[in-house]
Amino acid sequence: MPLLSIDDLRVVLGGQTILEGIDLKLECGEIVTLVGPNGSGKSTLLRTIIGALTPAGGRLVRRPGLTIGYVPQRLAIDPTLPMTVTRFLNLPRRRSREAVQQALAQAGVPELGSQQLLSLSGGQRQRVLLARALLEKPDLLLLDEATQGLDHRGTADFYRQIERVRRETGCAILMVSHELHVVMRTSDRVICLDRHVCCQGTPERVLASPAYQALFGPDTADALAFYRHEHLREKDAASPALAQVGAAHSLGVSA
Ligand SMILES: Nc1ncnc2c1ncn2[C@@H]1O[C@H](COP(=O)(O)OP(=O)(O)OP(=O)(O)O)[C@@H](O)[C@H]1O
Repeated sequence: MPLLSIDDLRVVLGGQTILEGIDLKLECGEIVTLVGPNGSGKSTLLRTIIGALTPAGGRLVRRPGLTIGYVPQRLAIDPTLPMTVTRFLNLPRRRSREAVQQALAQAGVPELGSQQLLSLSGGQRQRVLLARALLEKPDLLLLDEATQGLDHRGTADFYRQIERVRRETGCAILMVSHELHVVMRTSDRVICLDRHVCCQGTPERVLASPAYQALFGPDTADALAFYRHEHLREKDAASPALAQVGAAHSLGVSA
């Protein structure tokens, strides 16, 4: 049974149809990326999956006992409220020290437990939000533009960590991203949304599809070239001399 099965989903907000005819199945351990222009309904779909919104039509079936972890775009911190990372991870309910430490390690920041939230960089904050989602031991991890505001290096590092999380925990990942050229090597499948599913498939197939190009314009060709370049570079990495040349050109995207 799939982790999640969505058929002909329709979501209406404020009297307006935001999503229509959405079909989506998620299997264990898949990484699926949702792309789409602003206002295309990506966050609405995630919010419907976690149960924060009720569909107006169609079917949404979660596998019985499914646990979902959710990583939002950013963490809003009250500057008048000092709080350590460990304390934050113990809200709203207390966790064992081992569970907190394991979640921080899985998020790639085992050293952050005693730090003040306010002292963290944007990238570190996102890792803490990832750790908080991992505390739930999710079968499915949802990320809503979790790298917004991070630079190239921070974004690439974050997605590398996501791949590690999938490898180590086996959870499926559904993530919203505007940076298809960055996430495409991480994604098994891409779904392009514009209130309905415009196209879907492997990252390369979606990037090359007319529907995607109509939405995102001519820059998509550059993204595909970038992706191919990165793949070539990975193959070159087998040769130490070529790997050094590759590293000099690296934008910090590949593993
Ligand atoms: N509570 C609401 N009531 C009415 N309309 C809403 C509500 N929430 C969202 N919308 C509308 O639904 C549409 C889709 O919003 P959503 O946030 O899902 O898009 P998105 O693809 O995630 O956009 P972005 O890339 O800008 O984050 C938008 O036009 C938005 O204005």
